[in-house]
Amino acid sequence: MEGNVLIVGLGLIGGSMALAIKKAHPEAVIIGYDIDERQLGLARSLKVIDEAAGSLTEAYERADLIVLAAPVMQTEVLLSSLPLERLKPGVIVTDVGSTKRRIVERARRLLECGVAFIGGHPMAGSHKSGVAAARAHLFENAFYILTPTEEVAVQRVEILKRWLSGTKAQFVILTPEEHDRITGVISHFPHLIAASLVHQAREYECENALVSRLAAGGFRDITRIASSNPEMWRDILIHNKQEMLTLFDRWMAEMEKLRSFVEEENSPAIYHYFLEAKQFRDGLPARTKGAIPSFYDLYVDVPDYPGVISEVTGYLAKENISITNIRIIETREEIYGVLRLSFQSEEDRARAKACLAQHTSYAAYEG
Ligand SMILES: NC(=O)c1ccc[n+]([C@@H]2O[C@H](COP(=O)([O-])OP(=O)(O)OC[C@H]3O[C@@H](n4cnc5c(N)ncnc54)[C@H](O)[C@@H]3O)[C@@H](O)[C@H]2O)c1
Ligand SMILES: O=C(O)C(=O)C[C@]1(C(=O)O)C=C[C@@H](O)C=C1
Repeated sequence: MEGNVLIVGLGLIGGSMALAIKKAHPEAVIIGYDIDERQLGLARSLKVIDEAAGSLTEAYERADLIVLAAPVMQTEVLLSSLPLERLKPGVIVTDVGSTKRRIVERARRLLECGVAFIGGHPMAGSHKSGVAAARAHLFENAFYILTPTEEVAVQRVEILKRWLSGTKAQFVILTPEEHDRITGVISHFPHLIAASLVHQAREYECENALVSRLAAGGFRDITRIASSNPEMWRDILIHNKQEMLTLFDRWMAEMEKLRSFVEEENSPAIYHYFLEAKQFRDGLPARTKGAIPSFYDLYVDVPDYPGVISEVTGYLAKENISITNIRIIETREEIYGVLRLSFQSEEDRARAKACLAQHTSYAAYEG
């Protein structure tokens, strides 16, 4: 498609949207704006955008598609200050915010003036922020939630989907309320739990400095998202306050129940609690990105000497097996460390396992 696409907020998500849109529509002009001059400059140097907006008002006037990609409180401010009378006829305005109810409410003034606003939320991301972390394929296979209201013609939603086709995401239509309820359970509340577990460990650290050194794979896995941008998450929790309060109550009741199982040493109840959780977790769809990203991981026990990583990756490269992620998990104070290699498919992981078995004596197991 041809036209001018304006991305406001050039961080992880805005940058990734810019790259995905450009990939599918190379003839479109991607104009970027960010209040942070460094992000804007970086976006231009990294060729994430074609042009940096000189003035936001002028960029709004030129745009055929406007994507608001700032933290959700800022998105509200941006929606309130959009110069509606100066926008192009037919422009589509969307956002990528993690909450939808308050944003769609704030967009009422656009809808009342006949400007098509379609709320959006690509359900993939990372704990990293900033344009340097942006990737064109970030949203591949992820769910992309759209929350159009009845004022918006179906054709406009189809045009937006065409603009966003480069994300290779799977679109799902929800109401803003449904959206906030679901993401509250599977994204917002878990985030809060992750942060609280880190606080708990930090308090224990005061008693014994070994706590953080011994914090192993399980703790790191469950708390990874606590390394995310605090501004973004502050805004999300405030926006989704009502759902959070309900979830707090339910979570505390759940903890009370679990606490009593442990206090009473109720073995069958504890066993079933874990079993039911495992069965539900194992049954989650594994091949799509989303709240629980699917990775085909291979854990390799490797001796701790310089060059071991390049040795392992070298064997895989020779057989053209691409790795999507690599991480050294330092969980033990022994000679061996664990290398976690992630692959795009089960087939790649199986080939990698066979390749390492052929060339090395390192134990490799699937995760
Ligand atoms: N990170 C994720 O995993 C994720 C996933 C899906 C959706 N989201 C949503 O995407 C949005 C952006 O998140 P991100 O992870 O890209 O954050 P980020 O911190 O990487 O980027 C946000 C950018 O917005 C800029 N910004 C802030 N206020 C602005 C304003 N008023 N005008 C212009 N630019 C402004 C910041 O300078 C920053 O560069 C948020 O609303 C978030 O809820 C995040
Ligand atoms: O994978 C992560 O790091 C994320 O936190 C991504 C995640 C999520 O909770 O799944 C975070 C917020 C977004 O709104 C969508 C995706």
